[in-house]
Amino acid sequence: MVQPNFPTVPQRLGLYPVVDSVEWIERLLKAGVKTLQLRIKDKRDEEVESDVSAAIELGRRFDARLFINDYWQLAIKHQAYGVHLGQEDLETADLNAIREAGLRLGVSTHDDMEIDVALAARPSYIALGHVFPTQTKQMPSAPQGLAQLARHITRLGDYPTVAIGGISLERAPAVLETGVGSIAVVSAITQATDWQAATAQLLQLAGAGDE
Ligand SMILES: Cc1ncc(COP(=O)(O)OP(=O)(O)O)c(N)n1
Ligand SMILES: Cc1nc(C(=O)O)sc1CCOP(=O)(O)O
Ligand SMILES: [Mg+2]
Repeated sequence: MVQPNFPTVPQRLGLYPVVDSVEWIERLLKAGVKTLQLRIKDKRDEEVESDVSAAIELGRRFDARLFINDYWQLAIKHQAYGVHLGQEDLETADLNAIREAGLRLGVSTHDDMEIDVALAARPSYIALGHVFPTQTKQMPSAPQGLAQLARHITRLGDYPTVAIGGISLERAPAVLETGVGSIAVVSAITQATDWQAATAQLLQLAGAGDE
């Protein structure tokens, strides 16, 4: 079985909120979240650098696993715990530079072929999406559903995995039953009427990740 060729992450990353501001990062760290991602879209590096570095500093202060989406050069510069990249990003990002800087790497996948591509890069974890319909991001593919997710988890064996896409509090138990090590969520927390209660309940279900 293929092993990561990047610094490893715990096999179970637990609850993994994906948020778009330093304010959310701080709130979630204070709520006990240990794996999280700063996902700011479509801005220039100069526009996001102060937020990226502030989020990384907070992650360090709370001893958390903070991934930066897309902005891998800033993540290296400010020594993030890790970077999350999509399939297209794999074509342009300098993976050797990310590895040599000691950052973990997560890669998005949406079908078997994308899993082949991700495995060739041997990242720290593989994200599997989108499990259910999502309002958060326009997806070119159809939702994979639980059966397909379970098939991917079986294929990937011990490889650290993250499920994403349309995961609500109600759906989380069935997703976790597939054996996936982590559930990444956006709207289940950021659009919740009571985000603190939602976070506490999701943490109860998924855990904060292994040490
Ligand atoms: C945990 C996790 N999984 C998947 C994604 C999606 O990443 P990507 O394909 O790069 O798309 P954008 O998030 O950049 O729109 C993610 N961010 N996190
Ligand atoms: C950012 C993102 N990436 C996805 C993928 O499948 O790669 S799904 C997604 C959005 C997830 O948001 P929500 O939890 O609100 O559905
Ligand atoms: Mg991306």
